[in-house]
Amino acid sequence: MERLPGGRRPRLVSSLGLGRRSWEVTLDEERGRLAWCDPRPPRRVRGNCFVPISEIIAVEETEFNKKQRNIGRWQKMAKLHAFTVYYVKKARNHRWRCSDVTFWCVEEHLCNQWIQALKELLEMQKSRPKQLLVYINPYGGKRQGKRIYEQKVAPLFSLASISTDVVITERANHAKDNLFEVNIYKYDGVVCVGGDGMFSEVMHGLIGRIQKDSGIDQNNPKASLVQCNIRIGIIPAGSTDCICYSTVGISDPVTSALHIIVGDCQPLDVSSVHHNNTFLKYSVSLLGYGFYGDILKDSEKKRWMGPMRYDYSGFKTFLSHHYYEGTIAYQPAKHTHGSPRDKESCRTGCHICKKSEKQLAEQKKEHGLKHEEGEEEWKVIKGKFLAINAVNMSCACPRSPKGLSPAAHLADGSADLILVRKCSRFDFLRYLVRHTNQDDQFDFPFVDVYRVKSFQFTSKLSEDNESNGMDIGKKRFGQFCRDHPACCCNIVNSTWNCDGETLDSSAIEVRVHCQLMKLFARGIEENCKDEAAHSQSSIEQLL
Ligand SMILES: Nc1ncnc2c1ncn2[C@@H]1O[C@H](COP(=O)(O)OP(=O)(O)OP(=O)(O)O)[C@@H](O)[C@H]1O
Ligand SMILES: CCCCCCCCCCCCC/C=C/[C@@H](O)[C@H](CO)NC(C)=O
Ligand SMILES: [Ca+2]
Repeated sequence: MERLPGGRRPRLVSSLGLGRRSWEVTLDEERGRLAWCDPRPPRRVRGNCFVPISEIIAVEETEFNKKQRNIGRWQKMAKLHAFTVYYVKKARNHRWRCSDVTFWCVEEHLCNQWIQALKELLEMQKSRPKQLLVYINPYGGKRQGKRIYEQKVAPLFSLASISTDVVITERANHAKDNLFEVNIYKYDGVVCVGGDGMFSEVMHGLIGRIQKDSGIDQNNPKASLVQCNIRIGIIPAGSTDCICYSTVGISDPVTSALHIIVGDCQPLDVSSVHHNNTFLKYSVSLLGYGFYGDILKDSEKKRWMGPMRYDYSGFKTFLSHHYYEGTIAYQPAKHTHGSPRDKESCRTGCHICKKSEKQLAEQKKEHGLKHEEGEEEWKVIKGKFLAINAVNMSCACPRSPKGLSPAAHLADGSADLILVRKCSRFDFLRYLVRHTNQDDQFDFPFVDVYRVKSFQFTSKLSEDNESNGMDIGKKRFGQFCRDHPACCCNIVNSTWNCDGETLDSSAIEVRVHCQLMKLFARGIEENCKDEAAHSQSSIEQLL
């Protein structure tokens, strides 16, 4: 066997046919890649290509005639044997596609040797799922979930030899309830086909089930929750698909299916939301009061409009320009080095998230499952707010490609708390527009942002009611401030938007649980077009 530079030993090196030409193909186990190079490339064409083994989807023996490629005299001289390697091809804007390359040779034994060697290496990719539980919401987004799964995702899972149990949901909370009944431990992951709301349902089912099986009381806001190691895959088919976009960089079903197949793993922070020692919900993306809560409440009545409902309700809510009075108390996240004003964003292999992972492991070693209540001080802010947004991740989505907090981290154990104080409609519009361009949306005197590990909110209305014991029902009679009818001061509460679901209570207590769950994703990759992809386009010129 030939040696590679540095004396390294490859697993296999052969001269194999690719199209009309003979290529040197190397299975380089040490570098973890399959490479093929044209020993005599035509001028101006690069003759080197490689695919990381971790991004090979499948290998299959190929009936050569099926490919019907004219390879000249070879075809007439002998029966040819061929195999096809299916692999991830990285296109622009974080989009992944399944591409393939077929190699041929005259010796059957050599062809089998290659197939076996590649299959053995694929078997060694231990993080890849073999069995998945899939929930499809047929009514999410544009109601395309079932079609998207059947046409775009199922064929890829089958190519990658992944077996699936598929449940098409029949009602809201079907998936969540089901996760408390089935044997979840026989699956390597759970896939949800739908939007952020569907993801939230599956996440609640999984986290809730794990806590139940571990004897943890979710109603205790101080409980140390047990990490959920069963990964969730999101096939985006919703209206906003913010969680998918913020963790993959694009909302595209095929890309997400490929991230699941290659067994990617992205830990995710989860916030628990409580009211009076009662568990309300978990949140991974946006917890929004005021602007985003009001949009959601209005848009729920217009579900029939599909994704357009958010634009309609967004415009209406913007015009209403309501602000809400309340008090926020928060504990700054001192354990992490990042700041919401950083210019660098969280990307694949993020060092800030890695550091938090290390801290978490050390903490677990020292205290086991016991939660150590932080002694850190609480800071208190009272005011009139147009929006209070707490985000565990950037909340990037097609509407706002950099998100509500562009430098927020997926897995650092903190959330960014954004307070937008009462300001003019014009200033609020300027603030919103900055979500869609490169300007800094925090660079306004009426916007403050803090990186926090927990916070509490009480509206002025509940404070007043608590202090003078007044009946809330009576207060709700007057919808707007009677003293100043035109001042937009709303004496009713807003609603919390928790990952696209409304919460019943305005007074809440929120705690970030570092890396409580995991996704089949790898975070957003740095925007460089992969070398392999470049080379591949050269090959296509040759074939
Ligand atoms: N069969 C069903 N019938 C009615 N509602 C369902 C069904 N299956 C799931 N749901 C509920 O529909 C809600 C919304 O679904 P989903 O998140 O998939 O779409 P969306 O709201 O259009 O997208 P996004 O959340 O991204 O804005 C979820 O909260 C889920 O609980
Ligand atoms: C005049 C231009 C205004 C542009 C305003 C753009 C701001 C868009 C920001 C959208 C952020 C969405 C955050 C995601 C929230 C999801 O959890 C939730 C459920 O899918 N979606 C919504 C819309 O609440
Ligand atoms: Ca975070």
